[in-house]
Amino acid sequence: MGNFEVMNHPLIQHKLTIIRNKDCGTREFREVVNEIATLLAFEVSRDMPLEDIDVQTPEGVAHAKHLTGKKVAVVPILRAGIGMVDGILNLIPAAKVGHIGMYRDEKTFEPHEYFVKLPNDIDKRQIFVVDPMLATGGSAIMAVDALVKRGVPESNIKFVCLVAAPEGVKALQKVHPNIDIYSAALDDHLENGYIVPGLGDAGDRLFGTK
Ligand SMILES: O=P(O)(O)OC[C@H]1O[C@H](OP(=O)(O)OP(=O)(O)O)[C@H](O)[C@@H]1O
Ligand SMILES: O=c1cc[nH]c(=O)[nH]1
Ligand SMILES: [Mg+2]
Repeated sequence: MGNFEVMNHPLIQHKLTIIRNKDCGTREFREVVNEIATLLAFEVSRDMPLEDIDVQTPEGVAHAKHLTGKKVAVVPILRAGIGMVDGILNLIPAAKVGHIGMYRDEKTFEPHEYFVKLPNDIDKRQIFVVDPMLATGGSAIMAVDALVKRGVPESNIKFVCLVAAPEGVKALQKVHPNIDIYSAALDDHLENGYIVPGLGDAGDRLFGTK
């Protein structure tokens, strides 16, 4: 069974409060989402494997460490997931980026896939699927389905979001029990498909649409 973890770092919590505020405008919202994504990337990359390496410094040889293991792919769920990509690439600049386009039906909240473009070696990468909101879980489940269908083991996938609803966490864990889920917050409940208290419509707030 994968983990579900709320990232309680004070900087993450403080910045999340900024974007929850309904008066936070598009520019600040976008900036702070990326800042939170960078902090989340720091936290979720803690278990990246290291190996020993000797490096010649100007003064001698250091018995040091460098990253080993799988290369990384960041996979945003469009649109809102795009808002987190640059923040993650700040820390993992060599990562490749795949895109999965998904929108929720306004009435039924059922997700619909409209675009998938992934690196060719996606099945060999450590994948961070990013989307600010995990509400009913439908979009996240369908995005992970799209990866698994292309040969990605669930254990290679981490789902990273800003706000999760208990309903979404439960649904995602039920269908894809082996992925790790990380969120900056676990909110109270869903109302009409929206997370309460949440932060509203993340895509609209990031891109200034309605
Ligand atoms: O857990 P769920 O119930 O599936 O809801 C979460 C999804 O809803 C939002 O996307 P939306 O459909 O609004 O598309 P957008 O990102 O293009 O605005 C959000 O960005 C997630 O992808
Ligand atoms: O609260 C929510 C739920 C789904 N998508 C959002 O952008 N916000
Ligand atoms: Mg939206």
